[in-house]
Amino acid sequence: MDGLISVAQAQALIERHTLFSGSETVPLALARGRVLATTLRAERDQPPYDRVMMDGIAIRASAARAFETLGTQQAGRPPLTLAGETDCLAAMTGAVLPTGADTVIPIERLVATENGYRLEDDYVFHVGQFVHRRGADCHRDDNLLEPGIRLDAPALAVLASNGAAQVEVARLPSVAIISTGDELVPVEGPVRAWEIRRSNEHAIAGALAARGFTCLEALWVGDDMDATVAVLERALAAHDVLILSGGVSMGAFDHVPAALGRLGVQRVFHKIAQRPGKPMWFGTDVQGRRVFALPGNPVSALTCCVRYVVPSLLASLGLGPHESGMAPVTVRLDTPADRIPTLARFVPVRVRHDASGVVRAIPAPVPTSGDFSHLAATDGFVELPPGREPAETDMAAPFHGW
Ligand SMILES: Nc1nc2c(c(=O)[nH]1)N[C@H]1C(S)=C(S)[C@@H](COP(=O)(O)OP(=O)(O)OC[C@H]3O[C@@H](n4cnc5c(N)ncnc54)[C@H](O)[C@@H]3O)O[C@H]1N2
Ligand code: MOO
Repeated sequence: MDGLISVAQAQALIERHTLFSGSETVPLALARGRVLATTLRAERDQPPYDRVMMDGIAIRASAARAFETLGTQQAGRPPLTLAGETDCLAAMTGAVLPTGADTVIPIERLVATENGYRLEDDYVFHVGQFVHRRGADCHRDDNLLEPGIRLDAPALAVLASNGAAQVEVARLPSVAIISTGDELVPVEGPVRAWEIRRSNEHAIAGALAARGFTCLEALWVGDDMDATVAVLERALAAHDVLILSGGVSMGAFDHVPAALGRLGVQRVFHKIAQRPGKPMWFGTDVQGRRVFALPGNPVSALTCCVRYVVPSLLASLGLGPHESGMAPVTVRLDTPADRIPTLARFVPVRVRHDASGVVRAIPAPVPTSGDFSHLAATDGFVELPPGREPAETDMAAPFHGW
């Protein structure tokens, strides 16, 4: 179709203009959910010493089956020394293995004697049992975490156990979410019959916050060229990324592309062969700031945000392809869905796992891209390529969650 680029072309153009956001150092407690920007090397061998794995006694393995207890090896204490093969030390899980010991017998396989323990009659042990050897998990200076991973629970534990009190993470891009339109009024306060409450900024902020983007400022500007230029100029000075909604189609008051042009934001593309969201505009300026001007209709704005803005923001954190959730999940259609011959179609769906583990998408189309009251019952949308024939039941399609 004339002047329209495909979904894949739009994605590739955005990727080409996506820069790494840079890094910052934060305390470990603030690194949760952030993306690592450096390599973490092991501070020391893990375990750092031969470690007792069961509460019981530590012995030096021999034919002896009865032992005199010389003392107790507690966790957090330096190693005691085992004198002979008929001696033992009571040893606690997590303690260092006493010098001279090589084997641990769990307490439940022991019978107490006057001055120590004997093994249960039928108990057979293996030399070296219940000892976790120093360095069995990792060695000092091993690479444990690579840049570009999301700091989830296991990664945070690894950082902590290696003394990383301060962590170098990708800086979160600062994002302005700008609603445009005279008809828009705030959530709170009165609303007249011809007015609309601003919802796009909350939907967009929700999609971003769910992915860890929290440096967000919401702005509004009416349908006035000079005011639009002024607000966009301030937003460009303060933020890395601008997400606008509304004002990008053909209306007499759709000032956004012209205002951005005046401020030196170069258009990379305008309009994508898709529904909803066809009028989307994307541009950048010489400092590498990205401007996503999304169509105002709420379903269009949110769909474009999830399909294009979210992957670009994730990529700017340096997330690897398998870490980012950027690769969409493939699902199978549960019922047929109409397609459009010349446009890709994004169809809201609910998803469920069937008994065989296949994720099935149940189409739940909305009446128009302005009707979103029932969108909350959906989980995301599937992406159907242009086509004359309906997409049949069981057809595989990429799914993007809200
Ligand atoms: N002559 C043409 N008209 C339109 C075309 C076209 O190709 N030729 N495209 C249509 C399509 S498709 C869309 S989508 C819309 C996009 O228009 P705009 O981006 O200029 O958006 P607005 O006109 O400002 O608003 C559209 C609609 O959305 C409501 N809206 C806007 N912002 C918000 C918000 N923050 N929260 C809630 N609702 C919002 C607004 O009130 C309008 O109802 O253009 C078609 N027209
Ligand atoms: O393509 Mo517009 O984004 O449907 O209403």
